[in-house]
Amino acid sequence: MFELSLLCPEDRVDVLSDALDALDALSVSVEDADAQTPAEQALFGEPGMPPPKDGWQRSRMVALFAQETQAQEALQLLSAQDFFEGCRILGVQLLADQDWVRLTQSQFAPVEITPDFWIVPTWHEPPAQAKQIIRLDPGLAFGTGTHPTTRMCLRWIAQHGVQGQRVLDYGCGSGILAIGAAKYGASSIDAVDIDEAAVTSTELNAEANHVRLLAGLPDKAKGQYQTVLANILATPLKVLAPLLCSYVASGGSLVLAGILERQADELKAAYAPWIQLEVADSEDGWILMTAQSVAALA
Ligand SMILES: C[S@@+](CC[C@H](N)C(=O)[O-])C[C@H]1O[C@@H](n2cnc3c(N)ncnc32)[C@H](O)[C@@H]1O
Repeated sequence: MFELSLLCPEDRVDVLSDALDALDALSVSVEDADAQTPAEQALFGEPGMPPPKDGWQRSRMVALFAQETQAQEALQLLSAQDFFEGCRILGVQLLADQDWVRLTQSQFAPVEITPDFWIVPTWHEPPAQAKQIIRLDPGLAFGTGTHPTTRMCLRWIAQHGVQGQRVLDYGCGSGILAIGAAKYGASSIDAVDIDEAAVTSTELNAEANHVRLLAGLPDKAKGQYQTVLANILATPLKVLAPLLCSYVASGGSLVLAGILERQADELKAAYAPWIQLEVADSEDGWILMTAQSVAALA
């Protein structure tokens, strides 16, 4: 395989991508040409909200070709086009054969939640100090333990304990929080998600970890729980406020993640009619917000 690399401004990405496709590129990838530099631009938005920007100021595009002659022809054809003005060829190079499985696996090392509690891919030996582990491989559903929001929820479970509790994992993804709750002694766990693939993934991961739980679509959540965990994103968490609060048993805990530091006040306000949220943890600009439901008076 041969890689043709180009540098182009934001407004040329679509036209160049279409042209490379028409020139039989096997794949075209686009990345921020300024990644890992002070000029790097973060481009994330929330569901239902417009992204802050459509693309990066300068993109590095890489097209993959089966033959070197195809890559060289593409290079010459593109350079002659009007729309290529302002773009630059970075070069054509041979892409050496790789063991892609091994390469992918090497990117997923065991993740430390606490010194005792680790998430360990199946191809790794657990670290010697691990007393509690979750076995999990990257799959279709979110939640491998590498994201700060997942780690903060798991840390909360490990530090506060859920021994003997009925626990709800709302937005379970891979089921990692539900499995964590089981490892820390929850007696009954419901794990729900709007994505069917997440439900399947949760069931498979629970089985692989010898954990019993009930996974399903959100209508499977029923009654009240001593701990309700939801790692989604600020906008859906605000919409879900009355529902999630209705699941928290008297004296129980609500644990929310997927919230950026600057969103703390809007989340507090959205939940204020039911429960008083506080920031309990933070990592890499993300926060964990928790609340305890007021115990009913006897
Ligand atoms: C960020 S992932 C979290 C996965 C996992 N719980 C973790 O902590 O790593 C959010 C999950 O919430 C699910 N989700 C999003 N909106 C939802 C909603 N309104 N109701 C239920 N699940 C939802 C998504 O499908 C996704 O699997």
